Amino acid sequence: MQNTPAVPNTVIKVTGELPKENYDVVVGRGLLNQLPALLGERVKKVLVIHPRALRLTGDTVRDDLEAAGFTALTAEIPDAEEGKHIQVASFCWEVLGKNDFTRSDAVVAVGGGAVTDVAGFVAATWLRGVKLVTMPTSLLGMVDAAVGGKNGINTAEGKNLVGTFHPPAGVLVDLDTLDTLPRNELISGMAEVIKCGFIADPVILDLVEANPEAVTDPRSEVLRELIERSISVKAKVVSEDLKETGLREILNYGHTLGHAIELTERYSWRHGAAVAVGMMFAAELARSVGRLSDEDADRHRSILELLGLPLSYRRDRWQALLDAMKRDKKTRGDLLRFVILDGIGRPRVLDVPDQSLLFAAYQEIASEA
Ligand SMILES: NC(=O)c1ccc[n+]([C@@H]2O[C@H](COP(=O)([O-])OP(=O)(O)OC[C@H]3O[C@@H](n4cnc5c(N)ncnc54)[C@H](O)[C@@H]3O)[C@@H](O)[C@H]2O)c1
Ligand SMILES: O=C(O)C(=O)C[C@@H](O)[C@H](O)[C@H](O)COP(=O)(O)O
Ligand SMILES: [Zn+2]
Repeated sequence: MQNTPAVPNTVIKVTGELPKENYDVVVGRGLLNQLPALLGERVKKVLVIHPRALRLTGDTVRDDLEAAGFTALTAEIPDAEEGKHIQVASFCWEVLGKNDFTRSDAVVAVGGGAVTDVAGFVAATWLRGVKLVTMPTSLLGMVDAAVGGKNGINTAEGKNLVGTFHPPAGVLVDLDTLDTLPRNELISGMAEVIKCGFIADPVILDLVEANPEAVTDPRSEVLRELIERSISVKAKVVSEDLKETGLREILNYGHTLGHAIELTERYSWRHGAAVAVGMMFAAELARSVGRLSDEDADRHRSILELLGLPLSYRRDRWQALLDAMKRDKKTRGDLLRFVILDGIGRPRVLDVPDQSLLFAAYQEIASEA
């Protein structure tokens, strides 16, 4: 019998001005054995932060690190958005403190975007910054959250209102972990993939439209290509603008309204689902100011619908959404700012001083309660 040749790993580079801003995103299968080398010889202790739902995976990572000679501990945190809380960060700081973690030790984040966000924040703030390696286990974490160094926690006033930029030393995207990811989470991750298609890589949109079934099959080659293309979009943007002084804002396509929906729904909506509605809104806004053609605006509806992502949100929640959007990080003073498209692959930021424009665009996507 012939052996099937192993598919080689793909390495996508993120670069920056400082040495610590240069790192690799490795995409492949069975990557755990790469972790010790990535941490390097100076690191003695490692805290593996993982959600409750991934206890076994967290323990495996810890055991492997122990076997490789590190002192490794786990910190199990609440699942999903509940983990992005100051009390969770505080719990992790306590574990680091009680175990005498120094500046030459490290944090490894194993989980979805919620975990990489809070663990990234912990790594950025402990002793003002220790080494971080991210090991995303959700599609959304792989294509977006684990790459780029943005981290954050939520406050009562809104999503991601506290956080820093702290690039990881490396990202290990082990595609095997997708085998256990629930389908609705895979579809949520697809919203960020689609976002990358709209803002920078139209081939992504073509691939999704041509292979609607394959994109939610964790073992498909199409999904792997979509993952690599999306990471490449993100890597290129953050390599040019780590701290979001300009270009990086395009990664926020669909997020101004999306984050407001998440807050209004008390985080019962998946991030990608909320971003999908946010992209529908951004497309209507762009259409209404004469920037986006009907064809490109309508493509938002057709492609998101193909994946079963939501396209609308409650009409009666407009005021709550507007209040939440005022706290978006792109807002300057009283001026709300939205990422819109001039065409597919041509994002720009639109200043919207006139709230009636927003209201009118919202009417196009609003549903009855
Ligand atoms: N920092 C960034 O650049 C950035 C980018 C995009 C999104 N985000 C943030 O990421 C979060 C969303 O990430 P997410 O969609 O991964 O959600 P998540 O982290 O909440 O994970 C979704 C669910 O899937 C579970 N899960 C994860 N991997 C699994 C696996 N392999 N098998 C079984 N279950 C698994 C999790 O435990 C959780 O219940 C949001 O908080 C969002 O704000 C951050
Ligand atoms: O990496 C970025 O920059 C992004 O905007 C990616 C988004 O997908 C992500 O959800 C991010 O967390 C949003 O950041 P925020 O600054 O709007 O909170
Ligand atoms: Zn996002």
